[in-house]
Amino acid sequence: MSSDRLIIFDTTLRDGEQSPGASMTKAEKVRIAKMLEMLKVDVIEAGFAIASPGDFASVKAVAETIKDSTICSLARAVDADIDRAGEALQGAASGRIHTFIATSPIHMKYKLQMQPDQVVERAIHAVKRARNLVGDVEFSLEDASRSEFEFMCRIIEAVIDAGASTINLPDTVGYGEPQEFGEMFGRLIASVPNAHKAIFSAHCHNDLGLAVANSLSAVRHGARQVECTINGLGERAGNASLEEIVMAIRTRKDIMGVETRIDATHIVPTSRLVASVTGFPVQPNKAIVGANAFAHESGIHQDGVLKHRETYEIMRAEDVGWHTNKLVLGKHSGRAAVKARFDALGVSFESQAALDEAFARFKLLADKKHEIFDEDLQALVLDARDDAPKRYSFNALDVCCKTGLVPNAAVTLIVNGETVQAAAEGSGAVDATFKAIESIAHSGTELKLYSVNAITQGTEAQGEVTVRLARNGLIVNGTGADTDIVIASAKAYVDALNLLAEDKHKEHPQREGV
Ligand SMILES: CC(=O)SCCNC(=O)CCNC(=O)[C@H](O)C(C)(C)COP(=O)(O)OP(=O)(O)OC[C@H]1O[C@@H](n2cnc3c(N)ncnc32)[C@H](O)[C@@H]1OP(=O)(O)O
Ligand SMILES: CC(C)C(=O)C(=O)O
Ligand SMILES: [Mg+2]
Repeated sequence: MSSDRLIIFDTTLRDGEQSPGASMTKAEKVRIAKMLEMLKVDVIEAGFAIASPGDFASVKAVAETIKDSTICSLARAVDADIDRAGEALQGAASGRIHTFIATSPIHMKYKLQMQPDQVVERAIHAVKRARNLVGDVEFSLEDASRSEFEFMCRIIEAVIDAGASTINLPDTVGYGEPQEFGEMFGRLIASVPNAHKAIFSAHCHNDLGLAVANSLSAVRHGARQVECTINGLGERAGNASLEEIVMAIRTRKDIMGVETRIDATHIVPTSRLVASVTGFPVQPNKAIVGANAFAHESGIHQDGVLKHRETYEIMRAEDVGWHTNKLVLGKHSGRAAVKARFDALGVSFESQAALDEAFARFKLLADKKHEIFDEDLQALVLDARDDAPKRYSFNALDVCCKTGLVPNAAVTLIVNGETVQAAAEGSGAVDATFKAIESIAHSGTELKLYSVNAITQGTEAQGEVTVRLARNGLIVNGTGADTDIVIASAKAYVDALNLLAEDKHKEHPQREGV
C-alpha cells in the first residue's frame, strides 16, 4: 500500500469539552491550542461558536493565535450558527466551518422532526452558506453509523457538489464495530460518484471501547482524516484518543500505509496539560500516556527489556515525550533488574552470594512495600554491609497506644548474643520504646536529636530515623530505616548505642554532622 497523509483533526476543545465537567476558559483553550500546534495537529476544532459568548471568544482567540494548524468551529445546519462560526474565524490564517446534520432515521424523525428531503435541502443550504464565508467546509452526517446507506450516498453527493471538501462520518453513539464501520467507508467511497473530490473522515465515540479500532478500520478502508481528542476526552465515554491513533499508525506504518505529520514527542506534555486543565486525571494503565504505559515490574519482562528492549516494548517512551521507560522494582522483580538498579546507583557486589543476600532482603521489603525506590535499595545495602558483630541488635517490638491508656512498649534485644526483654511506659510510642531500650542498656546517654524522614514516597514509605545520643561530650548519630516508623526509631537508637560501644564517633566523624 502506498503511503498517504492522514489528517489529524483534534476536537479536544469542542467534543472533548462536551465531557461533563470539562469546560475550559478562553485562556485554557488558547494554552491547549498552542500545544496542539506544537504537536502539529492539522486541524483544531476550537469550539462551537454559537454555543455561548465565551465559546465564540475562545474560537476567535484560538483563530487569531494559531498559525500552523487550521482552526475550525462547529455549526448546526442553521444560518445563525454558520454566520457566527464565520465571524469567529475571521482572524484565522486558515479557517474551517464544520457544519452537520443528523442523517439516521431515529434522529431525523424524533430529534430534528424533519423529512429526509428537508434534511438534504438543509445540508446543501448550510454548506453553500459556509462556503460563502470560508474556503474550507466540512460536512458531518451525524449518527452516520445508524444511517441508511442509500440516503448517505445521496446527501454526500449533494454536499460535495455544494462545496464541502471533507465528509465526516461519525459513529455518534459509539455503536459501530470495526469491520462494519470500515466497510461503510469503503462502500461509500466506491459508490458516491464525486467521492474523489472530498476527503473522508472518521469521528468515533468510545461507548463500547471501540473508538480507536473503528477509526483505524476506517483508515484502512480509505478515510484520510480522523477526528480525535487528547486522552480520549469527549462526550459520554469519550472520543477516539489522538495519542493511540497516532502511535498505532506510526507503529504499524507498513500495514496502515498512511503517515501523519504529528510530532509525537509532544504527546505526553499535551496529555498532562489537558489533564490538569480539565481535572480529569489519566488512568495509570492508559495506553501511551498512562504512568504505567512504559513501566515494567515483572522480573521476566525486566530481564527481557534489559537484554533487548523490543522484547517487551513496541515503541520508545522517549518518542512520545516520556523521559525514559521505567523498570519499577517490586515484589515481581528479579535479580537482573535489581542488579541493574544497584549498578546504576554505583553499588557493586563482591560475589554472587552477596547479591543473592541483598536480593533476598529486597524481596522481604517488597512484600511490605509496593514499590522499591532507589533510597530503599541504598538503605538495604547500608544495613547489609554493616555486618560486623554488634553489642546490641534489635529483635522485636510490641507497642500499645490506645486512647485513655499510657503508651507502653515491650522490646526484645540481642545483647552480646543473649536475648533480653524489657518493657516501659512513655509519653508516646517512641518515648516508651526508647525507655524500654534504655532499661536494658543503661547507657547513661542524653537524647540530643530525634528526626524522621520519609525516604520514599507514599504512606507505605520507608521512614528513616536519626537518633543523636551524647555521653561525656561524645556524640553519635544512629540511623534506622523501616516501613514502620516506631521500629525505625528503635533501630536508630540501637544503632547509636552500638556506635558508642564501638567508639564509632571517632572512626566515623562524618556521622556526627547528621
Ligand atoms: C453529536 C454532537 O456532539 S452535536 C454537538 C453537541 N454540542 C452541543 O450541543 C453544545 C452546544 N450547544 C448549545 O449551546 C445549544 O444546544 C445551542 C446553542 C446549539 C442550541 O440551543 P437551543 O436553541 O436552545 O436549542 P436546544 O439545544 O434546546 O435544541 C437543539 C435544537 O437544534 C436542532 N438541531 C440539532 N442539531 C441540528 C443540526 N445539526 N442542524 C439543525 N438543527 C439542529 C434540534 O432539532 C433542536 O431544534 P428545536 O429547538 O427546533 O427542537
Ligand atoms: C458533531 C459531530 C461530528 C459529532 O461530534 C458526533 O456526531 O459525534
Ligand atoms: Mg462527537
